[in-house]
Amino acid sequence: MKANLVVHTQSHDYPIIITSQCDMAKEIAPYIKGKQVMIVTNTTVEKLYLADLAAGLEEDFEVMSVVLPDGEQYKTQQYIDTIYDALMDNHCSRDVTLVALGGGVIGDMTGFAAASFMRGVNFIQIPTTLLSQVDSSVGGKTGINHPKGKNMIGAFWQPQMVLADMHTLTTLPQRELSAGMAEVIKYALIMDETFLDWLEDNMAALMGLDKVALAEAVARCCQYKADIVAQDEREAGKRALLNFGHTFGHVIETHEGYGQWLHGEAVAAGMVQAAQLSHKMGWISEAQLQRICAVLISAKLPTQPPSIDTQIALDLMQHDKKVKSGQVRLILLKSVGDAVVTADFEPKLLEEVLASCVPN
Ligand SMILES: NC(=O)c1ccc[n+]([C@@H]2O[C@H](COP(=O)([O-])OP(=O)(O)OC[C@H]3O[C@@H](n4cnc5c(N)ncnc54)[C@H](O)[C@@H]3O)[C@@H](O)[C@H]2O)c1
Ligand SMILES: O=C(O)C(=O)C[C@@H](O)[C@H](O)[C@H](O)COP(=O)(O)O
Ligand SMILES: [Zn+2]
Repeated sequence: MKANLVVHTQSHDYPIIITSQCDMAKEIAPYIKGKQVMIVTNTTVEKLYLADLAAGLEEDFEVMSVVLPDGEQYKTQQYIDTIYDALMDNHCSRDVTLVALGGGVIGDMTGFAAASFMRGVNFIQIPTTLLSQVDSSVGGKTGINHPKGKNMIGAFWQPQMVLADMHTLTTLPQRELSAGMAEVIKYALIMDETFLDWLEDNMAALMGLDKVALAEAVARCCQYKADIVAQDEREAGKRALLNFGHTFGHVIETHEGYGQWLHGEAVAAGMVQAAQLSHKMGWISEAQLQRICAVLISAKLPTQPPSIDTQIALDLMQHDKKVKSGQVRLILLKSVGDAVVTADFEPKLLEEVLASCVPN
């Protein structure tokens, strides 16, 4: 099985190759322009996939690697500097290609290093988690966290190609698979109720790592994202829909300490909070709210945020990148599959949602 999609952007178009199992080096080699390749990975993924990839590229390229510590807490400027140091120490020039081998943390950091080193060099995404295959490797959002806010420093910088190999998901811990499923469910909730029907029917196969079902889910999600990115690469409008659940979710990640709640877990609980507010506004029904919780539970995801003081949550929300003229803008659901970006909600209703979480 091999599927190709294309992402159309202002800078260039690029393919997403989805395979059930492949020789990674062979797939990415045609997209490497110069002779130098710097693979960026972490201590976990290094042990699983680095040696084969590097060996496969060595005949044709000068291959170097930099291995970062594993975790969201290392998505910081300090470790971007580690990537710059490796590039400088190895005398990399402007035609170096960076290869992100790992999940969304490695993808976001490698992309940001590529966007900024020598004012911009090529990079390739090899996402190895479900979350990174369905979301973070596509669309060119790159960056790092600030102690007071998620992904606060970064750049839009598109990869030359994305290679999603379903085989890499066979080594993924179940908690990480679930975290990725949160972003999968997100697409259904914002874009397509029939995809939610499909997910409900196929959740057991997906959670059981059925490669055919996973490839279908990855392809559908990448197509939804590619369509949005082609229309609105820099989030001037419609792209903000992809942030459904994230204003709430980023509050959880920042407040609890990066890495305590996985991004997907925080987004899951955040999507329930956004759905609760949508329900309070008279949009989605109680039955739809329950359906959303049920599909998240079937993917072993949390539906309750941790206990956070309402004022602290509101203050953290002010750092959200969608805030305009001091007004928080949220993605809410008119119904399942129909999302809107709005600042037009009663502040009291938002406070009720934030205050209603059950303490741990
Ligand atoms: N740029 C975007 O558009 C975008 C979209 C969504 C999320 N993100 C970002 O992505 C990050 C989350 O990504 P993630 O969920 O992939 O987390 P992650 O990168 O931390 O990876 C999750 C864990 O799985 C391990 N791992 C990776 N591949 C593996 C494999 N094949 N087998 C076994 N273990 C493996 C990693 O070492 C890590 O411990 C967050 O920082 C989030 O902000 C960015
Ligand atoms: O690609 C996008 O656009 C998204 O919003 C995808 C999100 O899943 C992702 O977590 C993104 O990094 C959040 O963006 P941010 O701009 O709120 O940091
Ligand atoms: Zn996300």
